[in-house]
Amino acid sequence: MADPRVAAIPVRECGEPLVDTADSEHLRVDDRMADEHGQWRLLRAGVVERLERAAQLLPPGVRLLVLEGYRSPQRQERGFTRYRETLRALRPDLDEGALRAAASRYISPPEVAPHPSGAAIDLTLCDDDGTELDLGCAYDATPEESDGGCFTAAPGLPERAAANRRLLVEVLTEAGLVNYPTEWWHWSYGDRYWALKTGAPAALYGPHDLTAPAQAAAV
Ligand SMILES: C[C@@H](N)C(=O)N[C@H](C)C(=O)O
Ligand SMILES: [Zn+2]
Repeated sequence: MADPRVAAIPVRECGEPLVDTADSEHLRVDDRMADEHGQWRLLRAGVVERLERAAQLLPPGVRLLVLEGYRSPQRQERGFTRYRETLRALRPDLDEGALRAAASRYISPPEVAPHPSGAAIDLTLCDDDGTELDLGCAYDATPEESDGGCFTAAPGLPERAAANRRLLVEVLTEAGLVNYPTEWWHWSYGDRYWALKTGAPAALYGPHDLTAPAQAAAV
């Protein structure tokens, strides 16, 4: 996400609303990333449509579990700064540019981050009871914590976890989302990274600050 080609993609905001994933009969929503205003459940309507399509491609008894959609710009900034400073302590040899690039393997620099646009979704698979399937490492484990197991194409996963990842990749790709390859759980549609990967001339969704009164009213 720190690749200058991502920041170079223009955004042509299409004005599509943010909608609540909890209103979808095809999606399950988990509240571990909840914020006080319920904003973590929000996503652009076009992203939800594609997730619903993906959910319907899953075999019976397997569901998509929404973990985090919209993230406020302030939350993104705090998370990025915290992780960058953690890395700085671990890797005093890295200069500012290298630190930014290393941090962006786990969390996007605020100026290009897709979660504040409602374009990105962190999600996993679960069964009908909401019990999570084994995807090979914990959701949101950093590269350091998971020893690289968070990379979507990580080698050496147990067969069950590898099969679950393949299933996740298959249905979400078929539905038109793109994965950020350092995190098996992070997918997006309509953001700059999606445009870079698909060759679209511009991103469709720009950031929203829902703490600003005019935008909060529009949701
Ligand atoms: C922090 C992690 N859950 C995540 O969402 N990372 C991506 C790359 C992001 O911040 O956009
Ligand atoms: Zn994410």
